Order: sequence, then C-alpha cells, then structure tokens
Amino acid sequence: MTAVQEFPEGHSTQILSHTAPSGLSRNNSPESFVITTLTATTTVTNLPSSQPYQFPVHRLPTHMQDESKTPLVLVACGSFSPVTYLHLRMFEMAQDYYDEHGEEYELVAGYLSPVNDCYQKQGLAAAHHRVTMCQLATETTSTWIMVDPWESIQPAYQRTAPVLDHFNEQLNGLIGGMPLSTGERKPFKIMLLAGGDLIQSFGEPNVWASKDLHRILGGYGCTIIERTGTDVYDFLLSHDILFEHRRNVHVVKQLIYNDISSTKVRLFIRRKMSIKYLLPDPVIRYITDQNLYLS
Ligand SMILES: Nc1ncnc2c1ncn2[C@@H]1O[C@H](COP(=O)(O)OP(=O)(O)OP(=O)(O)O)[C@@H](O)[C@H]1O
Ligand SMILES: NC(=O)c1ccc[n+]([C@@H]2O[C@H](COP(=O)(O)O)[C@@H](O)[C@H]2O)c1
Repeated sequence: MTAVQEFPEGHSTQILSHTAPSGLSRNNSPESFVITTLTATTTVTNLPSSQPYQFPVHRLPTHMQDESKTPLVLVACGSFSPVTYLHLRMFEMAQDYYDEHGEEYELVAGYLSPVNDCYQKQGLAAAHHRVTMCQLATETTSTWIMVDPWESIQPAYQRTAPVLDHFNEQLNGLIGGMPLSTGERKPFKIMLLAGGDLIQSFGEPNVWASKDLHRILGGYGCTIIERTGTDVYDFLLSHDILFEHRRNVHVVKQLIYNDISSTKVRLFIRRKMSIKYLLPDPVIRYITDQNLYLS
C-alpha cells in the first residue's frame, strides 16, 4: 500500500512508507530514496486521516554489517512543530557516536514519532501537518530515518514509555527482530533519542512517572544529545534513576553547537523573517503553502 502525498510546489510525490521491507539500507545512495516525482498538482493528502495505519518499515535494512552486534533502532519523540535540521542532525550525531563506540551496537534505523495533538503544547500545529513535515524532511534528506504516525493518530496523548512499547511490539513482536544470514532473527535494541533538555525534564515534579523512567532507561535505554544550556553529565550524576541505569544511557557531545529551536523558527515565521537553511526546503514550502505558524 502506498500513501500519495502531493507537494505544494507543483509536484506530487509518492512516499512508499507502507511497503514491506524493501532491502534499502541507510548506506544506500540518494538515488535509492523511496520517493518518486509524479505529476504537477497542488493538493496535499494527509496520511493520518486518509490512510489506514501501517508501521513504516521501508528503510529497515535486510542485513547487518556485523551480525555479532546488537541491531539498534533510535526513536525520537517530540513535537517537531516544525521539524528542523537539528532534529535530523540528532540522528547523524548518534550515528557518529555508535561508529566510534561501536563495540556493542550497530545503528540500523531511526524513527521520528510526532506527539499527539492532545499534548496541547504551545505552538503545536495539527498532527497531520507535523507528520507530513517530518515525512517531507526525512524522505528528501535521509536514507535511514522514518516517521511513525502511530502516536499522533491515537485518540489520546501517549506517554513516552507506551510509545516505546509500541515500537517494541512492531519491531520485535510482529516483525520478529533483525534477520540474520543464518535465517534466525536478532531482537532489536530500541532506545529513546532525546536532547539534554528533555532529559532534564525527568527531574521536574509530576512530569514523568518513576515506573515509566525505569522502563525507558532500564528496559529500553536512552541516547542523549547534549544541548546548550543543559549540563547532561551533572544531571546524570544527580538524578537517581538516570544514575541507576547509567550503563544504558549514552551521552553524545555536540561537536558543533547548534541550537536551532522550533520555538524560534515559529517566531521567525510570525515576524516574516527567513527560515531558509534552518529546515529542509520542502518543509519550508509546506509551511508557506499551508499558512502555518502565522498567528
Ligand atoms: N538544539 C537542540 N539540541 C539538542 N536536542 C534538541 C535540540 N532541539 C531539539 N532537541 C531535541 O529534539 C527532540 C524533539 O524536540 P521538540 O520538537 O519536542 O522540542 P524543540 O525542538 O525544543 O521544540 P520547541 O522549541 O517547540 O520546544 C527533544 O528530545 C529535544 O530535546
Ligand atoms: N511522562 C511522559 O511520558 C512524558 C513527559 C514529558 C514529555 N514527554 C514527551 O517528550 C517529548 C517532548 O516533549 P516537550 O516538547 O514537552 O519537551 C514528547 O514526545 C512528549 O510526549 C513524555
């Protein structure tokens, strides 16, 4: 099954996000992008409302480079209102980290999981817009990041722990793990990918349940991208649950500090300032076409 999504700038694009694993690996060349330019048109078909849900698997590789390692999948939960180059860079920084500290894990895929509308955070565009923007961003700039709309189409807000459970059910339950050359399958390690600010919210009262933090940090694991203004190492030391599960928590240093925030991007749009080079062009065109973030 395919979701046809039509670009505002006069092209329609077919995003094959609902096909069975196609054998693409994240190292494939840009020519292998699962994206096809079709005919000129101006309407946008919104995936969440117009298509039945299917878990996206089209960028899962068919084999590992080193089968002695554990296949790792990173899941970034967030507003993505709108998605920026920094959100995408988080995955690349994590990739460099696991290439460098790659004894245990082989990073095989990444997912963006845009939060449900019921989260009601200020500046949150409707979920179908955020999902579409994330799809435009990943399909045009990456070969290994996918967008899962599941969280955004649920009837209520989903906490992060149940979202990771959903990924576990799909990847290790239904798909059954990563196929190996022996014919066996190896369970995927699923980790939350988050910025330092999100991790610091673990310490705020009544934001995260302790049992959820044990499940996220102990059961799954977390890759944390440093963010300017947050001292992740200090926080790791001071937070009891984070410290308890510190071996399952990986901190990635930002070697080039980049503090693009969606809040600032929304402000720039309101002030009619340029947002070029802060987010992918197809996302900028979508924002303009849909008149997003003007008020
Ligand atoms: N500059 C950054 N450095 C590191 N991590 C970041 C940065 N910007 C966002 N993130 C991380 O990206 C994830 C998704 O972010 P989200 O869209 O919820 O927040 P945001 O980009 O800060 O948006 P907003 O400005 O609307 O709060 C979170 O884990 C957040 O910590
Ligand atoms: N208790 C929880 O599971 C919990 C609490 C706060 C934020 N979150 C998640 O963190 C992500 C980012 O949230 P903020 O944009 O508020 O930082 C969202 O996906 C949100 O669902 C989860």
